Amino acid sequence: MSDGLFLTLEGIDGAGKSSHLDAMEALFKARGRTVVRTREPGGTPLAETLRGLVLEQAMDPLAESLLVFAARRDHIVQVIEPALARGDVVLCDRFTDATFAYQGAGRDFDTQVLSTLEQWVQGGRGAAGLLQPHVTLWFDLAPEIAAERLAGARLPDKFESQPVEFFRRVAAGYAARAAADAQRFVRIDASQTRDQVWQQVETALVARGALAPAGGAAP
Ligand SMILES: Nc1ncnc2c1ncn2[C@@H]1O[C@H](COP(=O)(O)OP(=O)(O)O)[C@@H](O)[C@H]1O
Ligand SMILES: Cc1cn([C@H]2C[C@H](O)[C@@H](COP(=O)(O)OP(=O)(O)O)O2)c(=O)[nH]c1=O
Repeated sequence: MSDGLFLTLEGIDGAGKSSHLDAMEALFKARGRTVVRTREPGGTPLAETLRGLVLEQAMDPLAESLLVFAARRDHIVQVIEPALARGDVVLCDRFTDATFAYQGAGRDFDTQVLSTLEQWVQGGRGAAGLLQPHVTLWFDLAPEIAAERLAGARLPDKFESQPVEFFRRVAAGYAARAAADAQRFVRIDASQTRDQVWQQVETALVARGALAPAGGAAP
């Protein structure tokens, strides 16, 4: 395997993660890395079509989970694995942690089923095991503050229209996922100013060795 780096950003809607994507991309590019910037659900034509369905249509949580994992499978096969094999940095706005947080905790769907889907979709890599991000930046913010930030910022989609109780469950889902994989997750205190949040992001990337040149320290 190459020195590809798989980096994901997670957090409830309005936590502020997208606000730092441009700067993160620039940071890696300044170090000579090729960056593939992508998102979930999405990242391929098929997955973007599925994203439209998931964000616009009402459906039961199993159907929703199957669609996000179908989108993920296409994204992994078409984009993520080839990019990592080339040694690129994959900068991905959300991945499977969002499924455990939104469908699992938020919609109270069976996490055993989600774990099975995770094995199917991210497995099959022999000794390499499950495909998982090397580093996940978790933007942690109280749902009330996120709602204030989102009010008026953009037209709410299906999830963004959910009540604050939904986002409390989603936030708890992220906390549980982070506690179960403390090596991969970095908690970012997203309640701070934009500049302070950026400082935390940069510090976390340095601490995890993510800014080392390709061929240097392993992430
Ligand atoms: N640290 C911050 N303090 C105050 N407002 C912020 C901060 N970071 C982002 N915002 C604003 O909050 C809203 C949601 O940010 P965004 O990056 O789109 O969140 P997300 O991608 O996590 O949903 C935007 O209007 C953005 O300008
Ligand atoms: C990846 C993923 C996202 N989602 C939800 C979380 C978000 O509300 C939404 C899309 O995420 P996002 O791209 O953050 O939305 P926006 O472009 O509005 O910032 O999809 C799930 O419910 N399950 C998933 O597996």
